[in-house]
Amino acid sequence: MTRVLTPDICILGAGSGGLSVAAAAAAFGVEVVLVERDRMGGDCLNAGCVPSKALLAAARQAQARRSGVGFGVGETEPLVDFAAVGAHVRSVIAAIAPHDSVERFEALGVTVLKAEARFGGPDRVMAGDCEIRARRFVVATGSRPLVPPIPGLDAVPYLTNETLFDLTECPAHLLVLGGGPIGMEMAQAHRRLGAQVTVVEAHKALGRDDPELAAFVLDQLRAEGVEILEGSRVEAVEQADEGVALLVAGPGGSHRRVEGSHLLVAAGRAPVLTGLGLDAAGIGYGPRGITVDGGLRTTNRRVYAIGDVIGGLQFTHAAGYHAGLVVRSILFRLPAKENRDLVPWVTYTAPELAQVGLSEAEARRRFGDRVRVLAVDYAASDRARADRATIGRLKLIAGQRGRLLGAGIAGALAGEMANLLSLALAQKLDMKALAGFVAPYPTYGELVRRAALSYYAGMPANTWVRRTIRFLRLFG
Ligand SMILES: Cc1cc2nc3c(=O)[nH]c(=O)nc-3n(C[C@H](O)[C@H](O)[C@H](O)COP(=O)(O)OP(=O)(O)OC[C@H]3O[C@@H](n4cnc5c(N)ncnc54)[C@H](O)[C@@H]3O)c2cc1C
Ligand SMILES: NC(=O)c1ccc[n+]([C@@H]2O[C@H](COP(=O)([O-])OP(=O)(O)OC[C@H]3O[C@@H](n4cnc5c(N)ncnc54)[C@H](O)[C@@H]3O)[C@@H](O)[C@H]2O)c1
Repeated sequence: MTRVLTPDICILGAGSGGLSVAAAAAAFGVEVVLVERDRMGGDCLNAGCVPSKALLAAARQAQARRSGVGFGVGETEPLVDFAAVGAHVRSVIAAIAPHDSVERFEALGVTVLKAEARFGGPDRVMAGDCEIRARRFVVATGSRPLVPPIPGLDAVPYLTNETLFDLTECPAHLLVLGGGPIGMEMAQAHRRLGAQVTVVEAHKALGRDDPELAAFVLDQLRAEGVEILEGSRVEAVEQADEGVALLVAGPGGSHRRVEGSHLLVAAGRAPVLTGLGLDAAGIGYGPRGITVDGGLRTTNRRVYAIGDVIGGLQFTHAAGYHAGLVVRSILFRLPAKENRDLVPWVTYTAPELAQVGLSEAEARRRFGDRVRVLAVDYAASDRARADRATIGRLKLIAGQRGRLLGAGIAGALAGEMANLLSLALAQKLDMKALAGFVAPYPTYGELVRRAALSYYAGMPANTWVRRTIRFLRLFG
């Protein structure tokens, strides 16, 4: 028999976005039903951010063994036990899992249904033996790996982020199809853990980032032995004696065959829409995802969509940001408007690559000559010198009257510095504020102050400033 539930909010998907809406709404005593068909925590916890960052951390340990000589510490080739690395990755997931668990959410007062959800009409969702008639619905069904229709690909075994972390042996030669953040993070992790790695990228690797800053990362990966083929499109895939072969159309009409033992497909993401009954609910969508307005409402006014399924910026913190906007709109009827410029991103290679607000290119496109770029190299940081981590650059993008428009960083702990700059951007701070705080010495964060100070580089030589100083001297 069908059970009818009538909560205030019904959420489809318990990943980063869905869980954030559920926790926030439940905290205000609102009745919530959360439907999840698979693992609580979604992609981020089980097959995305968490396992990839845990693997990168293991790879960092391995690399540290190889790079001690400058510090006077002997170098050695690390003994990597790949199965034990896998156990480390699983233990990190297990340590975080209780935070996303059914038990925790039920304790918060949320009704969790482990079932496949689908709209049965504009005002109801079916899940297992339940029909949920909620006042508002939030679709947070996320994304899955996009597997391009390349001839031969479906006839060979290949990995995606959903299977990569289950490997128990290090691939002898990992081929990576796609040089985006997944491809480059996993390329470096596997290289450092002992694999030979070749990345094949149709356009520019890390193509969504500032090319000047991305170059620091690509140079480092190449120096570590990762082969990166840019301007190289995989046109066909076939079985090879030792694994898989990619047939690649390269620059200038060249063609080559690249063989490896394993293939990782990291060619982007596709929204999870199938079987959701979106047509029955009058919810519009396209190939990139569910269509939403600035307030994240779908074409059905009762229904919001957030996170990867809307096909915008696909990050855990973007899904969390969406969740905050939707809760504000549903609970308090306050206007909520997504501002994508406020969503930073970080690629966790070494060096890290971070982007906050507008890139230099985007700022110049919007504001032309009124933009000033204030760049400072990591070599200027005493902390970077001490750590022998001098590869990198920080760029502040300043608009009229020194207002912070954006920042890009390639270098050690770039993601941590992105926090400070993200706050500065959200608070509409200017170069005066960024030059005027006291930064602890020696930290990488001092680079932010240093770049901001360079906005005033002409001031000491300014005639009026000098005259003022001379005038004030007259008073004793
Ligand atoms: C390898 C990798 C590394 C990443 N690293 C980072 C990173 O370092 N930092 C970062 O910010 N982002 C990272 N991301 C992106 C991040 O994982 C996603 O942006 C985030 O998980 C999106 O959250 P979401 O809630 O939209 O979707 P998801 O987390 O995918 O959750 C969707 C949930 O909906 C469920 N679902 C789907 N359909 C139904 C249905 N019909 N009924 C019930 N349940 C359903 C799914 O089972 C899933 O649990 C990474 C992604 C990958 C793949
Ligand atoms: N640190 C992070 O925050 C992080 C890490 C990993 C993933 N993510 C999220 O996951 C999303 C997906 O990452 P991704 O790296 O899979 O996607 P992506 O879209 O960023 O990159 C895919 C790349 O594959 C290339 N490609 C596609 N078809 C090809 C072909 N036939 N031959 C050669 N190259 C081809 C594309 O040109 C593109 O550069 C990211 O956009 C990001 O939102 C975030």
